[in-house]
Amino acid sequence: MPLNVDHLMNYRIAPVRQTYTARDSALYALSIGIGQDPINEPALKFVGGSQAVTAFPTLALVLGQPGFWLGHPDTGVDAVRLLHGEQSIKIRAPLPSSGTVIGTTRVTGLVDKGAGRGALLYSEKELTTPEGSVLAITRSTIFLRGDGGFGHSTTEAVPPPSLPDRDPDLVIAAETRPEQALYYRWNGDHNPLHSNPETARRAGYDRPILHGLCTYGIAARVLLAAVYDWEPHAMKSMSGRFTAPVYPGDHLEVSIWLDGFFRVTRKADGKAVVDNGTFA
Ligand SMILES: CCCCCCC[C@@H](O)CC(=O)SCCNC(=O)CCNC(=O)[C@H](O)C(C)(C)COP(=O)(O)OP(=O)(O)OC[C@H]1O[C@@H](n2cnc3c(N)ncnc32)[C@H](O)[C@@H]1OP(=O)(O)O
Repeated sequence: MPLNVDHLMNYRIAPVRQTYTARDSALYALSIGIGQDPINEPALKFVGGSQAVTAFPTLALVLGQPGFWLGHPDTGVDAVRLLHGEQSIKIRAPLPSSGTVIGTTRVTGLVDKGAGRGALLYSEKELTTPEGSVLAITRSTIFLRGDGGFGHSTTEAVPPPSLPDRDPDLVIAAETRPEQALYYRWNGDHNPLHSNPETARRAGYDRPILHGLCTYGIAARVLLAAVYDWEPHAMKSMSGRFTAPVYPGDHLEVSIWLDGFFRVTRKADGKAVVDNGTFA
């Protein structure tokens, strides 16, 4: 059945009130590889290694999340074939390492790429304190591979920013671990694509693939170390497009242009897995 555009555009995603602890903050930091590099003193603050836990700046991506709501049958979406396409985050205020937040997510647009080509679903989450102060705005694009051809886009596709036409200033290696998706999912994204071999096969992969937001967090970790000397409040925004699946265990490289751009490639085949990345 073709997607029902009005139904999806008005889909009610209940606001999520979440009380989180320093343990949740440390789990997020561990799940994006803090501690994987040779023990690095300034990074230990994100896991409470020798002091109180400090929230890693992109933690806002996983707080107040509505879970895998597109997996609900009444969305009409082919949930097995959807992929995370793009992500941005704008940090408005430092996140404490524990507290209560409210995430309010809404669908902001749908783009039909045509039958057999897929569709894009844009959504936005506003993360606030219970009193209403905005902590972060996060925007996602979901690539709905199985749902093109409904014939009615509500908006135009937004082209991603171009990377500079010169060699990067830095290229930094970053590994993923074979079990990375199995613990990343405990941040709240239980999409079986990342843990269930049968779902992965039905989606077209020979084994589970890594969460896009895990690769994104790994890139954020590399940027925070290389550009911001681990200063948690220095990075204010980040965006990127997921251009190829990452398999847990893949070795990655993050190319950085110091005027605010990055790309993540897989070492084995040189393929870009996060492209058109920006940070500030
Ligand atoms: C906070 C919210 C959380 C939500 C979480 C969602 C649940 C999660 O658990 C799911 C995941 O984490 S999935 C894992 C992460 N994502 C991926 O691995 C996707 C990797 N990307 C791909 O495989 C391909 O780019 C693919 C398949 C996406 C596209 O490849 P192709 O079909 O070959 O595309 P291509 O021919 O290159 O381009 C066709 C048109 O599509 C546009 N486009 C391409 N990649 C895009 C992308 N990633 N996002 C948005 N648009 C994209 C191209 O610009 C092109 O557009 P046009 O037709 O206008 O020229």
